[in-house]
Amino acid sequence: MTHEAAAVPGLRYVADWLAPDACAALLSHIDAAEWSTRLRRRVQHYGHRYDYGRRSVAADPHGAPAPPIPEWLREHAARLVGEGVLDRAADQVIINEYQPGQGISAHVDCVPCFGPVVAAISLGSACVMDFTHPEDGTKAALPLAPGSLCAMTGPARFTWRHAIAARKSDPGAAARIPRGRRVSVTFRTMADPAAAR
Ligand SMILES: O=C(O)CCC(=O)C(=O)O
Ligand SMILES: [Fe+2]
Repeated sequence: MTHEAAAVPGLRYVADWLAPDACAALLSHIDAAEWSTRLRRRVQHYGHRYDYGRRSVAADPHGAPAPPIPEWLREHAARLVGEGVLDRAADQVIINEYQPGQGISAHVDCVPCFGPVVAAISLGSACVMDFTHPEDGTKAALPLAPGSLCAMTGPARFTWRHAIAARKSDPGAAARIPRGRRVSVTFRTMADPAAAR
């Protein structure tokens, strides 16, 4: 097991992508917005709603459409384009909140739904993201620091699974590192440009 992002081809990790004051500002915007409690962890969806059950971004004719991506996320989406992380402005954003003990099961982000890059900003507590190669079982653990950017492209996006274990602490260099509340902001483009607005 390695802590090198390079162990997973196509995985890019940037520590300190956001300064602490920018993290705090972003978190206060997030907490002023409405959370969905449909999943075990709280989420916010912008631009397009992702349906976890149907694994689809097709609008539910009976559900409310996702709110548009707010200005306080657009500035970060624009920066991701400026830095060449995304090739065009994200049109879908999911914000996830993890209390200690909460996680996300191993998955590849919906391939027919979303484009070639998923970019995640971490806020609040650190945690470890676990990557697994589905065929040979190779594993890589990537610690995600608050303010960091993790961009999944290529094999990291389309082949490897990523997960966050549902536990209250993570292995650290010397001792286990207790988790606090973590919030991630994940930017995606829609795979079908006609669906993007
Ligand atoms: O919390 C994260 O950093 C990742 C979330 C995630 O994998 C997802 O929303 O698809
Ligand atoms: Fe994901």
